[in-house]
Amino acid sequence: MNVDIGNALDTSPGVSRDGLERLDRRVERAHGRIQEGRERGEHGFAALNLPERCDPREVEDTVAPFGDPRAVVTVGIGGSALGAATFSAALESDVDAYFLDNVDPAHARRLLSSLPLEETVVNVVSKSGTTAETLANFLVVRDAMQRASVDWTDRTFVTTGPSGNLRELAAKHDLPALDVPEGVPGRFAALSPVGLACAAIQGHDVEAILEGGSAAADRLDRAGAGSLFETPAYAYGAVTYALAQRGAGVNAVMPYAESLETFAEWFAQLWAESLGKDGLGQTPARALGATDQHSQLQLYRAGPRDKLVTLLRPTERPDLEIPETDLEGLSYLGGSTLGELLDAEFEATEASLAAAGRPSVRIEIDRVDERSLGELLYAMEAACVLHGDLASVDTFVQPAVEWGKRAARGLLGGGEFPEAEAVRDKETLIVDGN
Ligand SMILES: O=P(O)(O)OC[C@H]1O[C@](O)(CO)[C@@H](O)[C@@H]1O
Repeated sequence: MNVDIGNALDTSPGVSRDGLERLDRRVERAHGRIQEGRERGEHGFAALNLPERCDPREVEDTVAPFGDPRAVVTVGIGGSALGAATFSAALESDVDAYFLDNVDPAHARRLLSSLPLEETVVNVVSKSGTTAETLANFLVVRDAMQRASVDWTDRTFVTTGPSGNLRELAAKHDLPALDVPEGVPGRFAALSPVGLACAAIQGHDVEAILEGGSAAADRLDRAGAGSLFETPAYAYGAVTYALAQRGAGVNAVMPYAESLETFAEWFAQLWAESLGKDGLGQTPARALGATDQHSQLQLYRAGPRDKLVTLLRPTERPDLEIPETDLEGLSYLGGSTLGELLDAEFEATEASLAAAGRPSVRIEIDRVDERSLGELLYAMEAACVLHGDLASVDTFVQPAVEWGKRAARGLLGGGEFPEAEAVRDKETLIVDGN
């Protein structure tokens, strides 16, 4: 994996070479704190030790009894779904993977009525074991299995923390259970059983994913690693921070591969939930190359100067020939490939942003496979940790999400919560369309 920050220099917003040199001294100090936090296994930093801590055998052995199912449905939300969804969307498998990571009745009904429940494995994931959406969806899935006379205890396993409803359920029904590693926030847990169990059921090479993570971790352990000019993850973390300081409040993440679209969703949680604190943060926007050149690029090039664009592509990809044609004006396409066209679009978009003085950062991975994904996700996590350190925010907590949870629980009669009262008492100014 490599990161090119050249197109963030001297743009507007932008950072100068001198500015980066000065920032690099702070990166070195931050690196010291990160390595110390890793050594001590401190909360959050422990996530950067997962490639060496997570045992792929344990994950594979836990799911092996489920054999070769036709489908796996992951019931989890946020960090408990997005890592697994990223691997599933990027890698091909004969086992279909579905994600119940929302409580939309129409979607859940459609999914459950289409699933071959007797050949489906249920992967329930929740670090806290108390998340309402996940537990509600689990109860709905279990009910569907019982109605179909399918023994859900034969088809269900959980990944959760040391205590909570899910841990108790697993103990009560003797369900296979994997642990959410201690000290690892959900959004940093893709390289743990949280993200890897579904991948293992789909037959992906979990060890290769962790090897990719190790390769990126090794970059942090090398001599001189504490420099943004040496470590790709730090180049990305430092430049996104520097640009945020200079007005780039939006980071539009634009993978040039359909298989990486879900990666942009995973990144959005990582970036938003980690850095969005104390009035600070950089809003992740999900885009897709080349598709969103035809919807978003106008804004990125000519709208407010409040964005950077992160362009991501694999440098190797299976390809498809564009047939020769005598159609007027199209002959230039004939004989090329879709991949060549996509790469031309990538480079043209990057250059078009530069021509408009708009910053972009290029991230390239070798190909979309297990190892490169492991490396990419780890590097983005390390970049986020550095960005958070430079911004002096607590990267590993997300207190702002709790208000809404209490309000929802109160509205459903799950206890007395002032937040629920606030919802009931909120002011309205309804413009009635009827
Ligand atoms: O894994 P859990 O505890 O169910 O939480 C799911 C998600 O909800 C959050 O806590 C936010 O509400 C995320 O940080 C987390 O990834």
